[in-house]
Amino acid sequence: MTDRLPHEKGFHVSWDQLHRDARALAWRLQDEAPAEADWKAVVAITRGGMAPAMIVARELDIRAVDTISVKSYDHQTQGKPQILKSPDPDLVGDGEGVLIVDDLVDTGKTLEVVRAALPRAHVATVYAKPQGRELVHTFVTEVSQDTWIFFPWDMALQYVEPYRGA
Ligand SMILES: O=P(O)(O)OC[C@H]1O[C@H](OP(=O)(O)OP(=O)(O)O)[C@H](O)[C@@H]1O
Ligand SMILES: Nc1nc2[nH]cnc2c(=O)[nH]1
Ligand SMILES: [Mg+2]
Repeated sequence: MTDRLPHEKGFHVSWDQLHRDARALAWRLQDEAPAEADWKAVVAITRGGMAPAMIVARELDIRAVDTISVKSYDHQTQGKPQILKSPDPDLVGDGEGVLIVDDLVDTGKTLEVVRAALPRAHVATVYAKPQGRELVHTFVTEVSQDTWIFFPWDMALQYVEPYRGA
């Protein structure tokens, strides 16, 4: 099953903005670390969670970083989420003390699958849309449901015509 989603607005994120927002996420997470210990590992939801997870892991000095690969979109068309690769079970267990990081939550379908696999993990995203917000423990910026977020790894600088064209 696939849906064509209506996205009226675009929210364009530069590398600089992503870096600032992922750092802000790390600082927020610092106050939410497990009481008895620091986070034991970060699990990035690939691919979009990898850059934010690296920045968070660096800020919080977490050296154990693994990935869970979930594919649910082909450009802006959503399909059924599938786990293509799981993290090391010896490292992550049931998710206790583990920090899951993704770039954003939209419908929440990706996080439903990930949370079912690691039910005790803490889930953090940089951006959140209202439909999936309840599946995230910590996020930085909320954007409206009809907004498509464009990340720097999907964009390139390109020429634009002057306002007063020839
Ligand atoms: O809340 P949802 O509606 O499930 O959408 C959110 C997910 O969609 C995007 O990943 P995508 O499946 O496009 O793969 P990618 O990270 O490899 O780009 C994004 O990085 C999130 O992981
Ligand atoms: N890049 C990007 N991927 C998504 N996957 C689900 N929603 C979004 C979005 O707004 N932007
Ligand atoms: Mg993703």
